[in-house]
Amino acid sequence: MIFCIADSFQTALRRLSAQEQKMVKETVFDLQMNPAAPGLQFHRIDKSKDPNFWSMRVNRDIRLIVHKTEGSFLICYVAHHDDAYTWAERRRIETHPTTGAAQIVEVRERVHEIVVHKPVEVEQPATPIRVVLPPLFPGITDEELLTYGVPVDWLADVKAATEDTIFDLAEHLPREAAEALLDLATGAKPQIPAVTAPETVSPFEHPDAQRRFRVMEDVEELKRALDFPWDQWTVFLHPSQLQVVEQSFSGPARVSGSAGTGKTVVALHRAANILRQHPQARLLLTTFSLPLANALEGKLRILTGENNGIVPRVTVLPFRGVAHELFTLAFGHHPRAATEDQIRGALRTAAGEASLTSFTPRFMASEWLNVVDAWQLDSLQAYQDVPRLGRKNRLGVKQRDKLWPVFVRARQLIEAQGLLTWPSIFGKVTAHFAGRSDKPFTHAVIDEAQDLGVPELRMLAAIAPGGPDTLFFAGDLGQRIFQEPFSWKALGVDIRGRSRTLKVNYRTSHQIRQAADRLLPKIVQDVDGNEQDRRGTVSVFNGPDPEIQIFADAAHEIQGVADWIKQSVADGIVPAEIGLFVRSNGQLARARAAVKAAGYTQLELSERLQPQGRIAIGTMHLAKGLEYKAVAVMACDDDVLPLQERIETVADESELDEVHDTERNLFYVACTRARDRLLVSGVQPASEFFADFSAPQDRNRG
Ligand SMILES: Nc1ncnc2c1ncn2[C@@H]1O[C@H](COP(=O)(O)OP(=O)(O)OP(=O)(O)O)[C@@H](O)[C@H]1O
Repeated sequence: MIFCIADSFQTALRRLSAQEQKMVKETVFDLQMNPAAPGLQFHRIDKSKDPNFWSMRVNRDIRLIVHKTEGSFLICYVAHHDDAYTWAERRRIETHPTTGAAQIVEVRERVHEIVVHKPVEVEQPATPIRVVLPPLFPGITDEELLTYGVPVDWLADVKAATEDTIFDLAEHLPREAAEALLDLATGAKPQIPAVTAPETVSPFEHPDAQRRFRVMEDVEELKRALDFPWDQWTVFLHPSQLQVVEQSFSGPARVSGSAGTGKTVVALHRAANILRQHPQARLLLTTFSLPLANALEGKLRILTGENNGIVPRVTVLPFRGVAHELFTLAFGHHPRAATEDQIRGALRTAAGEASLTSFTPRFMASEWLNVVDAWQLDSLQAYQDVPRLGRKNRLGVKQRDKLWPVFVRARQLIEAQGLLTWPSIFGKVTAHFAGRSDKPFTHAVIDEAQDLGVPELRMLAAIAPGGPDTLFFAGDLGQRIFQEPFSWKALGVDIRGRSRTLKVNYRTSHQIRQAADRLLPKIVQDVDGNEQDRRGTVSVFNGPDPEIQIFADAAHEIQGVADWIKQSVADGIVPAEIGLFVRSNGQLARARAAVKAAGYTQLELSERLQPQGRIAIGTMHLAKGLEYKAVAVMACDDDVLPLQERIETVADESELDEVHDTERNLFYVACTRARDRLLVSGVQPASEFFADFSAPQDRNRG
């Protein structure tokens, strides 16, 4: 007898009050212990088309809907009495005749009308004109639709679907069918999950069924599913996610995908799987910043539970935290890291001593940061030979001859103060562990991998052994905001052939994702030729179109954003679910003023803290990895985004491209933090990126 919970049950559970949830949990635990226990009261749902639906009493008002057959027991739904009955009367659980996956199917004749989502109409024409839209899928056959998992009852509706009805229709269909239709609507070819030996796979084991039914193996697993109904990602994975989680790779591997496709979720499940399968594993889970590392740690605890010996075998730290800890372990004292100001000061002094005036301080700093220090160059020859991939600017042999002594001197000045730069801290850890067979970790799982620099990647390759499944990266090339591109392969981390892309966006509505995707090229390639294709990405839910507002001046914008905050709260969004982002510290005052004008107080994000509980404000860099129900990306004026200061100081054309790319990526990161509601605003003349955001374009800048 299999005992499963359905995603529809978890979603319904979180709508109940805490007290009601508690009672539901007790009932479900009793059921799992013994579904045939005498005290449990079941009533068949007579009006349901499916004779196996039963209701079960939780208290006077709350009913659990279960689906019982000889071999299975499914907890499907929970709600107040009438709502629970209506849900069950309108559904059937069946095995799809073509795909073989178990599905919860809405009974077509009971869905009296499919409400068509209408965008807000600004102006009503005097005589309304009814535009009859053509069907979206002319010529598609029933056979093809069935291969995507469209239930037989719904074939006719799908064939009649138009651009206006498709989103609402999709909400009535099983997810695999909905995603396939949205793919088809955007011209992409739906991917059908590969099932090995389909005849031996039970309907509940089918990858498409596992996204909505999960067998609960033990009480611990059930407890976690009931304790964290908001965290459906812990229980139900998309087939493409599940595949990457379970696949064995012969070397370093990477999962990519646009923002919100569940890369972090995959990284967490993979980490948990490794720890379960290898009782001796010592795993490093690492990411860009401390708040993100803290968030990963919290999520890993939810996923694995506290008491099974897994947590002590994991180290969760930001990239620099790993280097700091391993440096201390290797050398017996803490490293002292030089600040940016100290480094710039050393470069200035060294250039002054050498009377070198032909390079701007900004150029020298960038050359130091991205080339000399990043690659830990230790000789003029190494400087002459280093690949200058990120910096397409040519720097002649003579210029390097002149610059090199300045860099050598700058390093001496830094070290004379007992300081090390971060790349040298990474470098020393790398050198210490590179040749050893005993590594501090057996496996490393790395999130936000698009922002790994040369020193970080080298260290990661040195602190875990090579071989199958030891290094796993998650990242989105379109969200690279800190590092210049470089070849991973040249550093011995070759992921070619082991790169997978996720396509289903769980975070962001169709409307916001579509607009944000227009900011980026559809296909991006890294230096080693690994491609990330954003085409064919679909979202799992619908929402209002993002708003663009351009104001005459900052005062009007502040008032406009304040009104937007008030409206969001009036619409039921709690302040803690609202985030405001600006390009840099210089515009934070505008965000603060907007929150104040709306009558709230804000919490400010920082590099060490992601406080929660009130409206959050921060720079776009700090938006990385976060999500809110409603987001305003404000103060996007023409000279702010892309940031004029950066543009003015570029050394050449290629650096200008790099600035434009990373500024665009930043805007993309900020916009994709929004789940349901997004406002982007600025003062006239507004950011040039607004044009791409609002106008559909078939652009491929790859
Ligand atoms: N299988 C799933 N079921 C339910 N929710 C999911 C699933 N996978 C991901 N999510 C949710 O989607 C959101 C985005 O997931 P996640 O943060 O892993 O995406 P990401 O690709 O790492 O995003 P980003 O690139 O913006 O950091 C989260 O709220 C996560 O809980």
